[in-house]
Amino acid sequence: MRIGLVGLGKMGANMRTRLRAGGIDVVGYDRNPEVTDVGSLAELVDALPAGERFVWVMVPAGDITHGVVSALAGLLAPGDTVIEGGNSHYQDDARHAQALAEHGIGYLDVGVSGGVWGLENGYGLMVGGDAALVERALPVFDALRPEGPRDEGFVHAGAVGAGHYAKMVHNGIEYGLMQAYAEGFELLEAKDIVTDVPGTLKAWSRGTVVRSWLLDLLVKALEEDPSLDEISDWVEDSGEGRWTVDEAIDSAVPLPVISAALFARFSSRQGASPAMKAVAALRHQFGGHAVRPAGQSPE
Ligand SMILES: O=C(O)[C@H](O)[C@@H](O)[C@H](O)[C@H](O)COP(=O)(O)O
Repeated sequence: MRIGLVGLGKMGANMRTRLRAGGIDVVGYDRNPEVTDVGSLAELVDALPAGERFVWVMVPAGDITHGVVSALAGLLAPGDTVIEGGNSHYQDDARHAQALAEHGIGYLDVGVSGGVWGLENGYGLMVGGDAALVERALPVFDALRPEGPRDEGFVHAGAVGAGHYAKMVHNGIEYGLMQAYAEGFELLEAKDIVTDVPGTLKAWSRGTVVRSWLLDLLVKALEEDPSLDEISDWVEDSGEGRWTVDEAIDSAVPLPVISAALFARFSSRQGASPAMKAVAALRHQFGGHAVRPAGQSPE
């Protein structure tokens, strides 16, 4: 089977390698001439069999993805299919599917998990869209997913949008889990009663209730930098945590852990917190409680 792959960044380039290793013939396109197989999107489309093409889109979510999908709407033919594998908002999928359907082009949305480790371990895949199209694309999904039973690394989660919705919830869970491990790490470090914190976390990696791949990765990070002195405490977010919390509000589902984990990231970017300055000022106003001058660090 031969497919097109648009976007050969960190994720796409590794996926091309894994697909090829799995017996899928991949024609890749990227604006970066050093990694691309063809010179343009049109050349990529021409290199595939018309009417049965699959083009996997793996570019940053939002405007770049919209641009690629609409360019493909003009280049592909009826019977072809676009597979959108970026970290897109699930509501974008209906729009993409509709724009492509007007040209007789099919659409699948896929949540892809695994990061840079996916090349070696395989990618967890959550797919939304028509069952017949999913069936036709199975060889591609099988090459990308981890080895083992299909239902332990792949799901046809539902109609268009379900793949990205599932990935959004997955990422919300990811925020909460990371935050819990991180808080446990900080508490272990806070007292000198546990003298081997990295060793304690490592010991938890087998047999315990909290063993997991994220814990393994924290152990790895601490082996490289035992007190995490080399990195700052600034934590970015790419949007999926915010979307998860938005959805929770929409559906009136309480998500205290995931919301707190998202807000902890916002706090991480504040050199000083205006809200906590206000709390200190209020305590001072009503109770005459002491405040520290700006810039003074605790003893
Ligand atoms: O499952 C995955 O492989 C990860 O969830 C990945 O898709 C994630 O998007 C980014 O690596 C970080 O996302 P944040 O910037 O939101 O933390």
